[in-house]
Amino acid sequence: MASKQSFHSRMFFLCPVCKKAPHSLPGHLRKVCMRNSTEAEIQAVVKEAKKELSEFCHKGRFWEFGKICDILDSTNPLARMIAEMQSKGLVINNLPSVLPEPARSTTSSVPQSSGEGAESSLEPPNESLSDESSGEYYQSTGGPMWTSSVRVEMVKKGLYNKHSIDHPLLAGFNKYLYTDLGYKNSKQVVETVSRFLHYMDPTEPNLMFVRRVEKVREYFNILSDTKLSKWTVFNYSKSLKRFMKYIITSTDIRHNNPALFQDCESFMDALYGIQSGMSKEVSMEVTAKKSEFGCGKEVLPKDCLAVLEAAFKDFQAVICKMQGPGAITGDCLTKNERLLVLYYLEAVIMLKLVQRPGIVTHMTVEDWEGRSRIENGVCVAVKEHKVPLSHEQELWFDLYFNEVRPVMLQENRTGDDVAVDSFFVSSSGRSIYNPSNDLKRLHDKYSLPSVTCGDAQRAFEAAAQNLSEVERNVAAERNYMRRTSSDPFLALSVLDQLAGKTPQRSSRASCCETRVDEQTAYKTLEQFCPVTLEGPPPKRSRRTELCGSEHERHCYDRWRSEQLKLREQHALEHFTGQQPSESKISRWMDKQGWTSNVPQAAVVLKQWKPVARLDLVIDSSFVKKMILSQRWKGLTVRPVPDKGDGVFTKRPFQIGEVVCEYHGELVSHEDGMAIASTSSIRAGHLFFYRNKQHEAMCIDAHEESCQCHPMKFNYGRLIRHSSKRANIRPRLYVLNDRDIILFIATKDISSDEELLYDYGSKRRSFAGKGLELDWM
Ligand SMILES: C[S@@+](CC[C@H](N)C(=O)[O-])C[C@H]1O[C@@H](n2cnc3c(N)ncnc32)[C@H](O)[C@@H]1O
Repeated sequence: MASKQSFHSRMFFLCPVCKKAPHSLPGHLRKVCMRNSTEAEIQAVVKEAKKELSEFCHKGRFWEFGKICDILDSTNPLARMIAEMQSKGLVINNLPSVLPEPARSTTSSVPQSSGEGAESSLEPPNESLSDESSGEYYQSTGGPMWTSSVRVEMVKKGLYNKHSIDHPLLAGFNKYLYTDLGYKNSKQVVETVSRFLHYMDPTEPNLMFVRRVEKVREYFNILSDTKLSKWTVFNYSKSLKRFMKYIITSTDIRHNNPALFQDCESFMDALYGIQSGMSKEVSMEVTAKKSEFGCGKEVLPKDCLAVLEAAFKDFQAVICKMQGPGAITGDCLTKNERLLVLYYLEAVIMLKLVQRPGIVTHMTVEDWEGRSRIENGVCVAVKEHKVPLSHEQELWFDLYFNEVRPVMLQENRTGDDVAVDSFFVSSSGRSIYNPSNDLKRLHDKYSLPSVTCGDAQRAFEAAAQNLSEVERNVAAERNYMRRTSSDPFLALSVLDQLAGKTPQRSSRASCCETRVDEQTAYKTLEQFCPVTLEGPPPKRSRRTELCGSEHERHCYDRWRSEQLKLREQHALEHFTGQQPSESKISRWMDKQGWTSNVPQAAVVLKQWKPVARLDLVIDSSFVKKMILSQRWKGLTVRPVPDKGDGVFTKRPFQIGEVVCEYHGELVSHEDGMAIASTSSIRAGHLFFYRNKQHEAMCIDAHEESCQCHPMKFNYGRLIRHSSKRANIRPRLYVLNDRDIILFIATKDISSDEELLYDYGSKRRSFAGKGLELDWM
């Protein structure tokens, strides 16, 4: 009987590693799932499991009816339901590694969008893949390998949890990937981002991480230390980059929150820095893997161009047919001739210009028509990437566009997924999902060993090792980092050189060095010597080596100014919630141990803003300190004629700033009512509210000063009511399991203004129902 009772009263925490609920989690972890771990690591996991169970008990049993309907209406309800249940903390046993295919809708296989804010399906439509596309945008490894040892590590390091992918931020991202960009594996990318966001803020997905670059670095450092492959970690960073692109280009953030928008843009730069740190390790790993499995072939740049050379005669013959007197139109070509033109041009992009397949899939008619004339040819801007084409190549592309493409589009007999906006169109008039397949077909046609886009990139990267660092960076920037090159032809000439087209290396090199502009020089410096909070700037010799002597000074100044910004940002992150004084900022600066490039306290103060997200207020160490010490600044008490005392400001407060706390002794609602009934004066100093568990509670501040801070003045208890002129409002937070009512400025408040808040029309928040508050 006793054991039965203890069974019922026992808390069955979930083991995050094996997903079982053992009788004793610590014992289980020690003996089974984490037997090689330290006690501290085990305790950390137990703590997390307790938190998770409490969260589950609190929220896991509630489901929105609307959400269930959305899930059931989605293209793949089973996968969506599983994802949702898992995000709520439920465990699905015997989950097959491949889910059964969803039954196809008889009405439509196209994801429906039902107006603003509607979620698109989180699953790709279950279309059978034609041989023209596999739908993969990038070379996916099929997601991280969640072996049990990797999972243990991920759990230990707090990297395992994720937010629900139905959160609007993530659902919007998924819609962007899946619907706008056509990524078939959008869900995997979204889940990766969801894990990242959870690490940055377990409470809910948000964008505050863009202001916490150091924490982001920490995340990637910790991730790199796990058993995940470098390639997987790099893919995580790519997913994050896609997420940032979505935020920057496809949300209203630019208008709704310009400051955050700017921070997002700056964050992109930091992310490039983080990625560049990884890319070397990734390519080393890939090379190592190739030789490890004995399947590696060393591909040289000339091998990449072999297929273009082999196909050139045939290709040129088709091109000739469409030109000059007696030229034929595209519809008079054979299907194979049209395909040859298409495949050849795709190969030009991927193997000659060493661009990723994404350029082929994303290049639009608008991009083509908006191409700009530059010296030696034209430049097509595909998003932020510049694709340089010689005059001859432009002619080929133009013939394809005017003669071949329209015939391809007509081949789409069903009218489904017509690729009207895409520049490259498959033979059945649809978007091209996987240009790598086309590349393979071209190689097969000419009986050549297949060279992939990745092979080409690695081949050029390996060949680039013999170039000067400046040239190498120009080529890398153009090809591996996918960033806008200031001089696309310069990059191309470096690639030509790598492919053995331009043997006079030295003259070419010096030409490169003199033509690299300031921006490129700085980006190079930043890639190799990322701006950090602590470190000194790169030494002059290193700067000269990376940026050239003419740019080293400019790059030095810019590096320092970026570091200064980073430090200012760091300081601002520290002083969230309530505005610090200049001397306080100075003192904090002194403690950082920065000997040079130290931000001025006055400049930081000028930039100070309350945190954009109110729920983060309580995370601010500064606010925590104020709550503990009750040393609220900038306030005074004065009598208001005929109304008793009121609280006035001695300095301006900004909207969103924490002003002070309604501080007192926490008592039950019943006790509060009892105190209120003893005197109306006492009733005036009680704050009734509902806690996070929806229980009615009361803060009793009828004593002038509290027991915990007998010498401190309690401003909160003296703030008067006004519904019309209220300039602050109370908000409930929880700090160390204690309810805290903070007053937050709801507008900018000038100095010498009275603080007022709305006690609440139902008077619940002030003195309970039914009390006579005739002045209200
Ligand atoms: C929190 S105290 C405010 C400080 C109060 N004036 C004092 O001197 O102690 C709340 C009490 O102040 C009075 N009070 C609050 N707001 C008021 C207002 N707008 N006009 C007049 N009296 C007000 C009511 O008596 C109420 O019970």
